[in-house]
Amino acid sequence: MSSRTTNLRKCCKPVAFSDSCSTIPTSLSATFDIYGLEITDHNDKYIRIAEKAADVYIKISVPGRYLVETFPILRHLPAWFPGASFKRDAAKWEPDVLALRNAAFDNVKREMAQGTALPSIAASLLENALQEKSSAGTISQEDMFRNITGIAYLTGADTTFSSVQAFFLAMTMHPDKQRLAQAELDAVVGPNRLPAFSDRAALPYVNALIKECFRWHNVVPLGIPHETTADEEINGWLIPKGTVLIPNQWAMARDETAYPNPERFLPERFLKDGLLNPSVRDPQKYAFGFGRRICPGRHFADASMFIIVSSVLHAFDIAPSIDARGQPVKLEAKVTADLLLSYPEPFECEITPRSSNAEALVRNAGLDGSVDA
Ligand code: HEM
Repeated sequence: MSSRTTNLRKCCKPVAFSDSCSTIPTSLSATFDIYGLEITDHNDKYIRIAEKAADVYIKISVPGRYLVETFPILRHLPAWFPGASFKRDAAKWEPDVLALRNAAFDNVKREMAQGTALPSIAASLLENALQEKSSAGTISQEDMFRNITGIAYLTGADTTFSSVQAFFLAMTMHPDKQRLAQAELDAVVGPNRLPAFSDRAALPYVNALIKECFRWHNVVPLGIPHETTADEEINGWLIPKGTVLIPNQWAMARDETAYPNPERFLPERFLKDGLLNPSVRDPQKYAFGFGRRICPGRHFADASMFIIVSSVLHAFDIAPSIDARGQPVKLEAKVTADLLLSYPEPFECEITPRSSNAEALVRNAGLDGSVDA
């Protein structure tokens, strides 16, 4: 939900739709939204709050920024002491982080009291707690819900959005792959409804396309550094306890022995005889990190990608925009050089409903708040 989200929003030019293209992924994913926020404007107060908190996150995620990471004893220094800038920075940034944790959550509580809350994870957590009547509504439980939803919002929105951007870029560049996925969706889902999670097992090509999106565009190319807690020996090399390891996830995704022609977008590499081939290295094994700090939102991210990718392809055609000479604009797969998260560079595409029936399906989607399990 940072400024990155505006790239696609500004650049897409939906032809038959009068709405901004940003409403497409948002409305389709509304049922599993964290706060049930309907964001229509980049100046939205919740976007600004998320951007400020994301800036803090990016600043503190640079390994070695503070000496206290190497010498934890320094945490006992008073804030005014030289070398204790981590304490001064923490105090300076605390309001931004607390705003992220509290503002949207307070809004959910307010809307629940008024009976106007949209379906969301925050609302479900609160509702379930109230129904269970266990320790429902206690301060500590509510604190936990605020922490869960706040961290999910901070870590899950930009990462998932980067993958969704990569999907739109891949579809703009590879109409043939798009058509194959649409043919599969037409056969399995049919014209009278949008795809549901229960369709997933019957959609091998769509699943392969999602895996290829995760591989082709690495959201966290150098992963998150980890420190070994014991001596390790790998292929005859000793990795002593306390070594900081930087997992080169980008290289894992570009490994020619696992993925011939790694620069090409080829969902077929994950298929054999029309089914997913389990012997091909699954990008989900590295795209979400490693060990006990592996991304806890990976199943959520994968499910989000499935429902967004399948719904968008079922209802829309994605095509290059047309230049002044009436020719389709040629795109290149370029990504930003950010240290932590990588995004496709801004690009233009045109998104049009595949039919008036498809448009009606989207316009009516989820109006009753229904979710397919
Ligand atoms: C395409 C989407 C996503 C990608 C590529 C991604 C990737 C990652 C990676 C590489 C890590 C670092 C793991 C490590 O330390 O080795 C991570 C951590 C994390 N992710 Fe995700 N993530 C995504 C979506 C999400 C979502 C949707 C959520 C929450 C709903 C989430 C929550 C988290 C949290 C809380 C951490 C920190 C875990 C810890 O430090 O213990 N992520 N993610």
